[in-house]
Amino acid sequence: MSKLLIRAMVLPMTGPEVFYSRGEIGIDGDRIVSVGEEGSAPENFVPDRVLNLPNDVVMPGLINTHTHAAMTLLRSYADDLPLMPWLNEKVWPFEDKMTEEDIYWGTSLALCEMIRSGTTTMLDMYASMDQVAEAVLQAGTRAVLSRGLIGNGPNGERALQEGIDLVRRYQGAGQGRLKVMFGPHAPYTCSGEYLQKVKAHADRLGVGIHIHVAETLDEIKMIHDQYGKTPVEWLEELGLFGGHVVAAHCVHLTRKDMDILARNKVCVAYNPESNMKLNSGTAPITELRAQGIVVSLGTDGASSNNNLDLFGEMRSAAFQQKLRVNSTALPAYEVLEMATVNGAQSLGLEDVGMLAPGFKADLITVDLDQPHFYPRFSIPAHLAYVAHAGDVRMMMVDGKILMEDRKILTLDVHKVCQEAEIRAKRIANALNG
Ligand SMILES: CSC[C@H]1O[C@@H](n2cnc3c(O)ncnc32)[C@H](O)[C@@H]1O
Ligand SMILES: [Zn+2]
Repeated sequence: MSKLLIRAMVLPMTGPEVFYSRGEIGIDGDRIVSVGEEGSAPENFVPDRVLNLPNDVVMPGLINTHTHAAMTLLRSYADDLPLMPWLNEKVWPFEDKMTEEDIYWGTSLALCEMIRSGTTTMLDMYASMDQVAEAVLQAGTRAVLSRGLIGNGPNGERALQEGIDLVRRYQGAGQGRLKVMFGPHAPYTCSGEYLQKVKAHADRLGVGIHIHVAETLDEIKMIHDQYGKTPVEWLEELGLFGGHVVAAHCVHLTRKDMDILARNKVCVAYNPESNMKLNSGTAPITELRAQGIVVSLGTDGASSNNNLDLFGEMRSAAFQQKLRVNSTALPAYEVLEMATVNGAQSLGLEDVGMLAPGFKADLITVDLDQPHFYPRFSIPAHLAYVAHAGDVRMMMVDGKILMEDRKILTLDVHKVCQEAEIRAKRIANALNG
């Protein structure tokens, strides 16, 4: 096991006051052994390699808690529509033509983009999740994988069985880098009976649930017309919330819904850019946080965003809440927490999301020696409001360097881009002639 010492500015995300302007991090194998000012590593720590990056800031890798990675193949294919026509007229016909291999390459493209933009962990929901798992294992990142489940007829049963098999095959795979959850798509695509069946399997296998909730006013109306309740009330009545749940979106909530989410410790994945682009609405994030609900960040898929850059998402999240509430809402450090510490908590990952001794070495360095980072009044504000994907210089997951000097070491980026281009165009041509 190799030992590495990184000398840089350090933002460990262990508290708003903690920042080392001349800091260092000691890494032994897959774990962090020391974090502090230069010279703070234990005397008996003899590194095999020292990385001197005095103009970079080291911080925890970013955590994307709601995405559909393979949807990179639909990037800029289906724009300028609201959710339901977007899904029914464009996305689902395209996805019906995607093969397992397409999903592998679409996910690999997403992973290239994620590595370049500092995302070390994702929570994904899609089909053919074995392919997604293999792409993640190859890329070297961390992921929580959920088989997307649409609960209509035999397809729903088949998908559920795939979800069960996914747990058996991949829970803990890649030395613990992979974790599995179930992904019932939404209360409007799954019957109550089906959702209860999924929940029973999740409980039996000891895994969580990842679901879209209260995303649009159309959804609120559909669920009200069918069940006479809000989506959150309906899911609580079904018993879906009595365990580990990540609810994506939660845009349209009543006060009672927020109480239900808080009481059941449901974690909320906030997706501001997707919600803006699909004109879904603005989630009440400051109210949710005031209730003690863990709120993390997601990009959603690349078709409703149209990128997977969590730096951009932090900026949009903070600015959207400032516009909705007032300019003091969601300050820089809090939005950084949403993309790191809260992301880890929401995915049940106890030893990532911060830089501290004993934690996994999942980290990135951001190159601050660029015009847009001067003057350096506030490093947290620079990271939350200024930084973007291309500023990430280095990434490490589980102590292994996946990108160095902006070069991805685990994937052939050129090949991935070519495959994605050919496969996406094949499907679009088949649909549109
Ligand atoms: C059954 S796999 C997941 C499924 O979800 C679709 N999807 C992508 N983005 C959204 C969104 O914002 N709301 C609802 N559904 C979404 C994706 O296309 C897959 O079919
Ligand atoms: Zn989604």
